[in-house]
Amino acid sequence: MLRRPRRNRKSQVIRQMVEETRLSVKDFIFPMFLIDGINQKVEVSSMPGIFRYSLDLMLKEIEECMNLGIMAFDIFPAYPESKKDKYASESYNPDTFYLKAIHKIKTSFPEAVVMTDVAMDPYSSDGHDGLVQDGKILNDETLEILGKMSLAQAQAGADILGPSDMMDGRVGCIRKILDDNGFTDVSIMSYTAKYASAFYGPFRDALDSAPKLGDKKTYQMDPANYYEALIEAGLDTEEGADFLMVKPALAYLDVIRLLKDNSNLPIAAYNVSGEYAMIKASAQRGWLDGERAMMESLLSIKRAGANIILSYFAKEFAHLMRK
Ligand SMILES: NCc1[nH]cc(CCC(=O)O)c1CC(=O)O
Ligand SMILES: [Mg+2]
Repeated sequence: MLRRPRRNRKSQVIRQMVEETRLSVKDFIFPMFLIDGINQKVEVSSMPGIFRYSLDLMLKEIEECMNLGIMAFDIFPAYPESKKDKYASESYNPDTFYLKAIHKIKTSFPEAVVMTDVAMDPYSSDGHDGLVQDGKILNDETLEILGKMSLAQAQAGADILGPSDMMDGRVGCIRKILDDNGFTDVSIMSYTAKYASAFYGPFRDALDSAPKLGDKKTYQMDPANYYEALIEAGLDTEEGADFLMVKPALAYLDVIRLLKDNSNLPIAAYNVSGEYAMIKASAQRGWLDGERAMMESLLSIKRAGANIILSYFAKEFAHLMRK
């Protein structure tokens, strides 16, 4: 045998020399759940190790993460039912706690990158990402609300807006509102190929944001579809997105690769709540080695072509890197 691939696997040092994919803390955006109040830290029952924080404790958590090298955070607020309405008005109320929190985070840590989510669901009494009328999710009427929400988030100091709603035309609409108001430097990371997935379950527990009626299949993509992601990617690119995202990540590695090979924009992948919960739950039962399963799945996301990974594992990964 002239060729023996095992030669390049014979020691740890050689294996590292030929390693094709390498993860770094700089690849990550850490999604965090924010609640109102002070001195609050409440674990999400379906996401062991992940908490909802009040702002004071979130600032400490962010500082800890930054000391580990994580510099980017995606902030998701949880609102009580009493603050929700049909129009998600709280999302652009200038006095609301999440906008004040974004401002405080940015002023406390100017070098951190703060991302926000643009979609109606955490603020909507219907629990949908868009405006509901007669059981339908209205597209163009939703855009108006998303525009107000985006402007409010930019005014609060967000660096990157993440439209996660899957309404058609929202990237262009948000870009125009930002530009018209002087926020030409605020970026858009579009949830380009966001699938109607069962893997968002724990996130909806964290925010109490599950849809009250029906599902999200008329706006999120069908898991059966692959080429359709290219249509979405083409539109988001034309409309001015700075990053394209695929979500979830693990069941859609092929779609990550597809977008990577067909776009010059940076590709992000969202390693979602259910993907986190699956590994945590089986590790807790001793059914698999949680640390190794985490590393392997994060690596697979990067190997598939993701430049950026949004993951609840970000801090744990950073801790491991320190060791
Ligand atoms: N539009 C809101 C939103 N933004 C991110 C997630 C899911 C994130 C996760 O599961 O970790 C969702 C939930 C949904 O669309 O139902
Ligand atoms: Mg789209």
